[in-house]
Amino acid sequence: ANRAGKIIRDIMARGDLGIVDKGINDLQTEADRSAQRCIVASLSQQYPDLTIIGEEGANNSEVPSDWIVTDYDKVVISKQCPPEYSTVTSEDIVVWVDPLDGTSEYTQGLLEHVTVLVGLSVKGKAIAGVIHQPYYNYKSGNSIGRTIWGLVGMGVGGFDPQGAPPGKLILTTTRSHSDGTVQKALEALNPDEIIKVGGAGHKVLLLIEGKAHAYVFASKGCKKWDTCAPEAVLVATGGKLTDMHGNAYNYGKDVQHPNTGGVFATVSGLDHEGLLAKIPQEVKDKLK
Ligand SMILES: Nc1ncnc2c1ncn2[C@@H]1O[C@H](COP(=O)(O)O)[C@@H](O)[C@H]1OP(=O)(O)O
Ligand SMILES: [Mg+2]
Ligand SMILES: [Mg+2]
Ligand SMILES: [Mg+2]
Repeated sequence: ANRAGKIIRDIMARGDLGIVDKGINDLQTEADRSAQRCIVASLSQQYPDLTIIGEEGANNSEVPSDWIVTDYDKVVISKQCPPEYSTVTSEDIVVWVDPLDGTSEYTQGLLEHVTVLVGLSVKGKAIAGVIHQPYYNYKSGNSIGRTIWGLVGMGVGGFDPQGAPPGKLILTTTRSHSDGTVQKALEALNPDEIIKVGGAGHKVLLLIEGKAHAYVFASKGCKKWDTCAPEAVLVATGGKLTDMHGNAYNYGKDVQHPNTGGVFATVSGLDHEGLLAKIPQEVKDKLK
């Protein structure tokens, strides 16, 4: 994820983004394509049997040798693996790769919204995730970028977990993929504040750093690679991520990619089900 983040910065610095639209308001750039090739090639080299599903599809062309990363993070690797994962086999695992989350914001120069997401599911459950933020601190000139990780049952690292302010409700949601249904869901919760930012990774960072209480997106626009890593990191902090009906997503290899039930995520200690109960039925009916 760190190497992919460097690729993302280098392509922006060169200035030729190579933008194509994959659908409606669904951009892809050279940075999305290259970052994915870096991550997939690096993982495949070490784990040839691993199932990896990336947003930008398969590409078997050879990657530059300096894009292949095979070293480990010393802090994470020094920790004890929770016993419940000791019998996991490679058939149980799916890695979901969003090489660049927040592409729309990337093309608009809102660079701190961009993240690189690598999520890992075991038997369909999101259990581990990395959220790399390649432009963290880029305005202050200090060391640029940071990498957040979480493993359910072990913990989190790379950031300072914070609780959200008590006694009020701050929501975070999309800034580039809104519609009437998205809006209705937000209004029904009667929040004190709504923070509109790009990226699923970025919004979950707002939750785990105590800047918002809930991430609400009553839309089918997010896919499994958008939510797998953020969900795992959030759950490792005690939070929860479901669809707008309160159902958990399955991240097994044969599932459909779109999160057709929308995204509803809350920080630790919030009444997830109680808030969901306030969402109007007409909103829920649009997300089947
Ligand atoms: N309608 C959509 N079409 C394509 N991608 C979407 C759509 N809605 C959301 N996404 C993906 O989910 C992320 C979070 O949504 P938002 O930023 O609107 O809150 C987006 O950055 C985008 O991921 P990506 O940038 O990786 O393509
Ligand atoms: Mg995309
Ligand atoms: Mg994404
Ligand atoms: Mg993406």
